[in-house]
Amino acid sequence: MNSETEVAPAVASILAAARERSADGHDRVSVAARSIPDAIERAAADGRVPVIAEVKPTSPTADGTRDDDPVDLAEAMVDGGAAAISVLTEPSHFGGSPEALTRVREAVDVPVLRKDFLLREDQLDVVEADLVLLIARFVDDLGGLVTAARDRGFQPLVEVHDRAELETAIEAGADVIGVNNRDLAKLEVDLGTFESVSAHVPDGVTLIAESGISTPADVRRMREAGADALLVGSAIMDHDAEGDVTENTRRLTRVAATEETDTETQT
Ligand SMILES: O=C(O)c1ccccc1NCC(=O)[C@H](O)[C@H](O)COP(=O)(O)O
Repeated sequence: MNSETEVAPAVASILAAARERSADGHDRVSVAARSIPDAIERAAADGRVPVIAEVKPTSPTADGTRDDDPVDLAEAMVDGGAAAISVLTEPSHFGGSPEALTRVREAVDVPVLRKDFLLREDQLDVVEADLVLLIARFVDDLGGLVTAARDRGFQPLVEVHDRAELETAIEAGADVIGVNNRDLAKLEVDLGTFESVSAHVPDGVTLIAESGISTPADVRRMREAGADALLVGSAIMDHDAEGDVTENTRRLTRVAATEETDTETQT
């Protein structure tokens, strides 16, 4: 793992907490996962932009906290056309929990991603999910953790931020890759990150653009750069205004390929 001097203080704190979290007392998970490529295909066939909408109560960069029931939020996101749901399970910096994920997965029929900072194999056994996030930068033995996740039935979503991490992800056997536009060293977001990495992703990989996507123009930009799906948290959660989550999701799932034919304002 890279030195914590190369990450923002909030991320160093997240990692320190993650290192302390153990899965003692949990049995080994075995999950029959809902397929993310199938969910993406279903959304596209239905004319929706494939969006993985994130239940993210708060975060180090959020302007507040939403205390809504995670199940209500997830159902509202699916009503807005979300192809899949991401649920934060990190408790101390994002207000998430494994229990929230379990309740959400029971309530919706789309794939559910466990969004956390997983560093070790035992941490995979905390809760069932369809996908688990593995952040290439923070995992020492990425190939080992990808295999351990698959052995349990999870689909690993490997997150990268640059071309070197993309190579590491490919060598580790990743076939679902997310490019995070948020730089975890500065917590700044730049959609150009996805554009600079996506051109180098091999065919056959399910490619997800993560973070900083908030407008129809952002959606179009990421799709034009090759994103099969978009992971969106803050713009849907709308932490400060606590806006309508269904409408916030619909605004992004209804974006057409060209501005002229946009259906985003239709209900
Ligand atoms: O979102 C944060 O503030 C954050 C801070 C430190 C580490 C990670 C962080 N976010 C994790 C994520 O990857 C996002 O929740 C996800 O990609 C959605 O991003 P956004 O749409 O920008 O909320």
